[in-house]
Amino acid sequence: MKCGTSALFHYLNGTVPRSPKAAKEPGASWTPPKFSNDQQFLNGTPASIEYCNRFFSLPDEQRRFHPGIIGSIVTKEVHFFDQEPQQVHSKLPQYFAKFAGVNMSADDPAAGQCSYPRQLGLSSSSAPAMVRMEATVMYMPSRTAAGLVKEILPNTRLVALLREPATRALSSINMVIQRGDFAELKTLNRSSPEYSKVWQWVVVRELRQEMAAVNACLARVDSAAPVRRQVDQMDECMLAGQPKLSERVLDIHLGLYALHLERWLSYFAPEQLLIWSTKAFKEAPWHHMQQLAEWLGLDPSKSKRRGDFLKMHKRSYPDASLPQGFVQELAEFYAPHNERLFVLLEQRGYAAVAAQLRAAWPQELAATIEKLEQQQPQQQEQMQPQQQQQQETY
Ligand SMILES: Nc1ncnc2c1ncn2[C@@H]1O[C@H](COP(=O)(O)OS(=O)(=O)O)[C@@H](OP(=O)(O)O)[C@H]1O
Repeated sequence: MKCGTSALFHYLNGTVPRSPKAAKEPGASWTPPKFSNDQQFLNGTPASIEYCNRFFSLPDEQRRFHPGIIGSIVTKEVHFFDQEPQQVHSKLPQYFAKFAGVNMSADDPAAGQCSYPRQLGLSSSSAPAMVRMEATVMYMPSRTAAGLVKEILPNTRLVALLREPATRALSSINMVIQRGDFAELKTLNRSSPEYSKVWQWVVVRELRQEMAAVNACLARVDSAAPVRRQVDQMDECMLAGQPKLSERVLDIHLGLYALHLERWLSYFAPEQLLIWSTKAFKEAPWHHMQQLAEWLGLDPSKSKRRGDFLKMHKRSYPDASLPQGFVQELAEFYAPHNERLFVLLEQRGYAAVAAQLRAAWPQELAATIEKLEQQQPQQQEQMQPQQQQQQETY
């Protein structure tokens, strides 16, 4: 969720992202990529490119971080528990079939009967024999996913990677812009000054609108109600009668981590939910990966340290393009929700993570301000809310 989840998934799985289109093609299968210098997500030095080329010539089980962990063979984001909740029970066999080594005519994965350890050449006596994984970001804010996962896979293990939410929101809207969702930017050259200016207008306009929508719903939540009820009330308001949350609130809404985790923690014990700070993970990936193997009950000595943990989906931003004070405006919006998150984590046995986040997020925020905000006030470029409204028709 713009927190490095792709990098984590693909590091564990020994794969690289495929486009959703490629994944849907009949008979699609993963082929080892050949890396070159323009492979942007590798952030690549010649050494890392050479390393990747050698790494991807290894057999599959040697590429994965641990022989006991394997990802969905279709894509990292399966979207099974969030999109059509009413069909989850009837489509369960199709879901399980998205994981390597599951033979749906012989296996009953939900009941723990699986032939895949044998199929994959693993000992079925190692416990657990195989951890299957997927990383669908939208499960986190989904109204239905937590309850359905609890019902169908009660022993599941969950990992949440949390990035400073204002920085995450900017990463999210930047991705949407680069995807081509905003007509006003489509025809502009990304390196032109005009692009930076319009990028700024779009980002400020969209995120302010989203903050207003979220605030309007938060104001309707009964703060005296039990937590699960509050979360449901917030959802009802955000969904506004639609089956899915509008993409145009998600940049902001996803960063309300307390709200989302309150729901997940109302279904799952903290022992089933591992929470990491993106920054801490980035600084000590190997330590985190070993923690993950142990937490999953896997033999950590079988995990492979394979050089640097590479960033994926790193996106460019126009330099110094946000008006002064805008990142702070986002940070102020998130401040009470962050505080609610820290208290929740402290109460539910995650005090060390809460302390890590309290220390890391101001640093992440400062780095974002330094990277994205204009350092000198430029009166004519800065948008006041009134000017912004005029720009809505841009
Ligand atoms: N290892 C690691 N550590 C810290 N940060 C990382 C890491 N890998 C990726 N990134 C940054 O995360 C952003 C992409 O997140 P995701 O991969 O979760 O999202 S997505 O798959 O692109 O939707 C994207 O952020 P932005 O560049 O700010 O957009 C990546 O640069």
